[in-house]
Amino acid sequence: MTKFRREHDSVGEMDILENAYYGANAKRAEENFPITGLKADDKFLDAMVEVKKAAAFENEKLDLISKEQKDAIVYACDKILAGEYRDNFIVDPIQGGAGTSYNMNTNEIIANIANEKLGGGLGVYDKVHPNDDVNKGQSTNDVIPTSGKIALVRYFIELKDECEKLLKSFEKKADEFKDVYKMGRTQLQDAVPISLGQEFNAYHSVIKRDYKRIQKAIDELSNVNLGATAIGTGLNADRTYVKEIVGVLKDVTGLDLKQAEDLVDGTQNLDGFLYASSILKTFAVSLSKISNDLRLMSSGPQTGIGDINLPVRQAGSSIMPGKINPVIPEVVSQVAFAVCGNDTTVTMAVEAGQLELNAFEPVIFYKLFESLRALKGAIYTLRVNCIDGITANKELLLEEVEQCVGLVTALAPHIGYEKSSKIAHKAQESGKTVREIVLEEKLLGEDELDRILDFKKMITPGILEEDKLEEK
Ligand SMILES: N[C@@H](CC(=O)O)C(=O)O
Repeated sequence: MTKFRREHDSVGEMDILENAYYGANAKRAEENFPITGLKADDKFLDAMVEVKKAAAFENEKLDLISKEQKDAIVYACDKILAGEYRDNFIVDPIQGGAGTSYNMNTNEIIANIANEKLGGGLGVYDKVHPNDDVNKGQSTNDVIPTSGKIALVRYFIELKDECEKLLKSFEKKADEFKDVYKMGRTQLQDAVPISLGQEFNAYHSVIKRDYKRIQKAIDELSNVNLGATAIGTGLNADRTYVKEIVGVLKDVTGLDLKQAEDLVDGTQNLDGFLYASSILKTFAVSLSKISNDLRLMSSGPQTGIGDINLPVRQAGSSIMPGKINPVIPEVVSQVAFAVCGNDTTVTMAVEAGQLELNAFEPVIFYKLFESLRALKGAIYTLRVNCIDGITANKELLLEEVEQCVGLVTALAPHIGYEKSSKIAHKAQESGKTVREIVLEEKLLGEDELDRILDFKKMITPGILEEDKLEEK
């Protein structure tokens, strides 16, 4: 038979599972928020526990808790950080109350582990109290934003590392394809020549900017408001504690954290989260544009564009034998759509702050963690299962570019737009190449035409100008 213990909180009495390490506040929150069916993010849990550990160190240093209490709290924190007691975190990630239930749940678990360590019973809290001791000098309103930022910084660091690998892959492909000439297309119509290497180099360039922006998000999120307590005035926290706590947290987390210059601002304004979200959205959109290109360029294989081949990853169809689909770019685009949707949620939540607090941090964290996890997975699979294995249809591309009427654009500076247009029409009507028509009509000599239609020169900015200077 399931056994319960009777516990109380400021609202009344509650039955709690006899062996549970959470308490009445967490239990009430579990009942109040049956939303996602999920539990707190592990990185976020770690961060909350690290905040509690840092606070215990500082509170003991200032003689605000005893050494015995500090040791027991630190013991409890280390156990949780090592992966124990995790199933006692029972509150849904989307919750009302500005994260108070997360904070209470954490305080209760730590207090129960600490009490037990000191020879006490579960739910008694006589040796270490969840609010008086574990939460000493803190409020949900500084603990939760600080913990969210720590978790986000760690997610962003992971994303940055994965992004660096993606950059190397694009760099390699740009080099591998530097002599693969093809027609560039604008508005889905033939334009002028380019190399496939230049296209991959452009992918590298945009992702490099995203990479730099990820570092900016890390810098922004490293400003935390711990020490602010309820509204940024530091009420109920020792003055020295307020000054020193972020330094201690820095040591506990190993992260380069800074205390917000204005703790009142740091408690009510969540623009830093929106900034980080918009950086993720920008990154996601860059990735989706690249994915669109990959799907278009690999379309076919027989009746599509067919510039490149994506690696075969899985059977494409349950009904059409042999069909292969561009599943990796497809998944990356879907991640991008989800990240854009999450950014809208974050935008609305950040906008909804009122006076001294914004109560909507739980959904902000939930969405940002989801975006960060999905983006990391997306760029991993994009690199390993797609980019690294792309091959080019070099001969076909060369044939196409040689035949393409679009080459006529390179003649315009030499014979003028009008004559060039006529050549274009003739080429389209007759099926002859631009080169053939120019020679037939003796508009340019063969040597000059060779020089003008040299693909290497056509794709290198500035080279035509140098030619003109040489001519003079
Ligand atoms: N979030 C709470 C404060 C706290 O839990 O510390 C409030 O402002 O109502």
